[in-house]
Amino acid sequence: MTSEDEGEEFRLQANSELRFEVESKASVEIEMVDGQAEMFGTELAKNKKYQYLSGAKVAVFTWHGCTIKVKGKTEVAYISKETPMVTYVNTHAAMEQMRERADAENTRGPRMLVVGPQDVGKSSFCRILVNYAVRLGRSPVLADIDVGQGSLGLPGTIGAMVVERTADVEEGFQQTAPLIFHYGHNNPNDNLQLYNMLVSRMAEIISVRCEQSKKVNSSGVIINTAGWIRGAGYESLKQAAGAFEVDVICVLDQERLYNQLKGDLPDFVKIVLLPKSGGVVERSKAARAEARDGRIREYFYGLKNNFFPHSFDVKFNDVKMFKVGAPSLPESCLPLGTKAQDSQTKLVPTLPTNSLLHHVLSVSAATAVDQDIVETNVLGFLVVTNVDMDKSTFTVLSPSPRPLPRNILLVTDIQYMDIK
Ligand SMILES: Nc1ncnc2c1ncn2[C@@H]1O[C@H](COP(=O)(O)OP(=O)(O)OP(=O)(O)O)[C@@H](O)[C@H]1O
Repeated sequence: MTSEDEGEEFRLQANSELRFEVESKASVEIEMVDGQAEMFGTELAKNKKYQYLSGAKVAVFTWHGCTIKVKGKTEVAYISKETPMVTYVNTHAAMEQMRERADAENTRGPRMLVVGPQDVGKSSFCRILVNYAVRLGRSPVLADIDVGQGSLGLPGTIGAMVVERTADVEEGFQQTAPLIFHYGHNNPNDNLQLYNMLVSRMAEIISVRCEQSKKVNSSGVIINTAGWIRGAGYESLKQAAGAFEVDVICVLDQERLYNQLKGDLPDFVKIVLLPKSGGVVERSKAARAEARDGRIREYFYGLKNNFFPHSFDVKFNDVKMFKVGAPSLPESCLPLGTKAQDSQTKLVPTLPTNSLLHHVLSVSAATAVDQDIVETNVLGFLVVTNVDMDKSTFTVLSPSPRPLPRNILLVTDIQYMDIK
């Protein structure tokens, strides 16, 4: 543990990593006072102070050696010489070769799916690869189909964006106009048919985006997935690999999954098994729920409380509210010609009631109800903080002032209590 006032200096040799966790309700400041270092692929600036808040788990890696000053309460802070960074940079180099070939032949760059169990560092690995690509002047697409965390939108969504700048050392990738789809649950299994449909839709839109820009096309796509790898989870990974027409699948830390994919996927898909970093911290169910809450809070308030959300009333009559997916009925009760599956992706009009309280709502980009709302992207999110049935209004927390940008709202299962 470090003393808060003086701080502690860590001298790192080449190819080593400083790992630390910030104590609950504390913050930690780091400064690179000498040498060169990077955090998940983003270079640290010398003598710049970076701040990390409660619960953050961080790794500062150096290829050439550095000195890092750490101030504040860390739960653990240690230097490790055992890291998989050489393997990761080799993966990046192989992708870069594929990009060069794509440039020369005017074809598509590499499309990589990153898979593995929970807590093996999939998101961190994707961030490293995307950062390394951007540092070479590339503009790759980062897609996240993990509805449990929703790192590009909110939990309950899948998202993608073209990355033009390396991730901010403290706050991650800057999100300018990400493409976000509403799914509504934090587990793909809750509505697998809808989940697979949205993944395919996103892959289609990314392909169109790639066709519009030679640079994005040759830079390729990196897709982060959920740690759900058995049964239906495994099937949905294969489905995603097909939808994105991936060339490479990186399996982090699971030989069984690696062998299974090798047996099941066509030969032109290269499957690579990579080690996980010993620094990746396992998260309990409670910690995951907390991370989900933290992500929603960050959307409205910013990581450092630097956003100021608005609160206002919305009349029931001014919006059209829907849920995606109806409870399935036995086939014998369905009209002739309909399949039970169809109900899973059906848009169901919903009347506002008290049960909306604390639910996250997605604001659809659709402008009319006759559009394909289920497969239309969303513009942003609201949280219902009060429902007044007498006045037929509900109060929302919104990132922007009234009026709402659109009036078609989609209800999610995800709840957030706005306690300041
Ligand atoms: N080398 C490392 N040293 C210390 N902490 C790390 C390291 N790599 C990753 N972490 C931390 O470990 C946590 C889990 O990592 P990450 O989110 O990348 O895993 P994941 O496999 O994507 O998780 P999930 O199962 O939720 O998809 C994160 O808080 C991340 O910051």
